[in-house]
Amino acid sequence: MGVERERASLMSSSLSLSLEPTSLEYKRARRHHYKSTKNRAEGFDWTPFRAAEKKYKARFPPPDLSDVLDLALLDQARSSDVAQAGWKGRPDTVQIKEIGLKDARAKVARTRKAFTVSGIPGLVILPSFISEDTQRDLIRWSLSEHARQPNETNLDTHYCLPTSGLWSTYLRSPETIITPRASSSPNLSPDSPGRRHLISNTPASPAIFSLLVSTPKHPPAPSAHARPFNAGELLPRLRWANIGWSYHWATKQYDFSREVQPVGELFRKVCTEVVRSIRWHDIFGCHDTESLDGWGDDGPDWQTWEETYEPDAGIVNFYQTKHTLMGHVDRSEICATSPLVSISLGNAAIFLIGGLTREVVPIPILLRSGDIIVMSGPACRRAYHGVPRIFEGTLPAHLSEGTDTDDESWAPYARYMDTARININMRQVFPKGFDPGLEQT
Ligand SMILES: O=C(O)CCC(=O)C(=O)O
Ligand SMILES: [Fe+2]
Repeated sequence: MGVERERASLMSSSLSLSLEPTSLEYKRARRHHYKSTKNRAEGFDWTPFRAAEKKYKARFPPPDLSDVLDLALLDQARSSDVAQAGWKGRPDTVQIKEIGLKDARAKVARTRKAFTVSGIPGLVILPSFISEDTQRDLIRWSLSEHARQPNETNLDTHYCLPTSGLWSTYLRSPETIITPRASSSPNLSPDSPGRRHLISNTPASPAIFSLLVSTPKHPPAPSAHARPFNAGELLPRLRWANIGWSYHWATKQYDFSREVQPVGELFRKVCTEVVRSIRWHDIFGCHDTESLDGWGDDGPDWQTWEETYEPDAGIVNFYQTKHTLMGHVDRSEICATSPLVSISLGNAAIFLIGGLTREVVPIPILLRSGDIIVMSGPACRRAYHGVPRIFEGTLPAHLSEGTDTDDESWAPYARYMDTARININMRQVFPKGFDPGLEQT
C-alpha cells in the first residue's frame, strides 16, 4: 500500500469517533476553521514552536502524523493498541539510537528499551516502560490517594473539598454538592478555576535562592465566579495536584515556607528505577555532549545521578482529551540539569520538544500509555515543550472498562480514563550538595 493510501485509510479509521467527516463535531470544527482563517494571514509571525502547536491542535484539517515519532511501531506487542487507537506516526522521523539499560532492582518495567534522539542530548524515551498492572496502580494512586489533602490541587483554592478527597466522595456518592469558597455568581466561566496560567519567571538557580525564598507568596484568592458542582461534575475540572514541595503558581516559584509533602512511594519507585537503569555515560560521556555548557558551578553532575537522584517535587496533570498544555519551560527548580521523569497514562498525546527558545523547530512525539520520557542535562531540561493534542478514543484495552483484570473496582477508573490522560511529572529541586538551610517542622 502506498504511503498516501495508507495514510488515507489510517485517517478514516482514526476518524471513526468525533472526526468522522459526516459527524456534527467534524462539521462544527470545519466551520470554525473556515471562520477563523477567513480574511486573516494567519501564521506569518508564528515561531516554529507555535506553528507546530497550531498544526497538531487543529481539528480541521485533522493533522497528518507522518512527521511524528512513534516508537510503539517498533514493538510487535503493541500492535493491537496501535491499531485500536487509529492514530499513528512513524518510527523513523528523526535519528534515534537505542541505548542499553542496566538491570534494575525494582521491577515496574514492561519493556526495557530506551532511545536517545539526535539533536536533543539528554532526552531519553522509554516506550512502554510501565507494565499494565503498574499503569493501573499509578492511575488509582493519582486519583484516590494523591489528589487530596495535604497535596494541593487546582480546585482547593476555589472549593471546600472533602478531606477524604474528591475521588472517594465521587465513588461514594457522585451527587454530593461541593460548595465554592467564595460566594457564587451567575457569570461563571466554567474553566476558570482549573486553568494553568503560564507566566514568565526568572529561571531558578543557586545564585538567586535567597531571593526566591524571600519573595512574598500570597495565597491565591478564591474565584468569585465558581459555582457549586456535584462531585461527578467537578471531577473533570481537576487539572493538577502538587507533589512534594509546594508550588506557588502566581510567582511560578516553590514556596519553601510550606511543609514538603512525602512523594508517593510508587511514584518514587518508578522514577528511581528509570534513572538508575540508564547508563548516563552513554548519554553524556561521549564527545558530542561532553563539552556542553550549562552544567552549573560544579560541572557535569550526571556521574553521580545513580546515587544522588531523588525526586522531591512535581505535578500530576489531569487532562481531558479536549485540553492542551501550552509550550513552556520548567525552570523553577534550583537544579537545572537533574532528570525530570514524565510518565504518560491513558489516552495518547502529541508531545512537542524543542530547544532553549521557541525559535527551535520542535520534534513531535506520540506518547502512549506506559511511555516515559526523561528530560535531563542543560540542553534538554530547560527546553520548550508542550502537549498540543490528546487523541480521543485512544485508551488502550488494558485500561478500558471490561478489561479482564478480574477486578471490578477498576470500572470507575476506566470510565474516568475514557476521556482522560494523566501525566506524572517528577522533578528534583535541589542539586547535589546544595544546602537550602530550610527548617522543616
Ligand atoms: O503532560 C505532559 O506530557 C507534560 C507535562 C509538563 O510538561 C509539565 O507538567 O510541566
Ligand atoms: Fe513541563
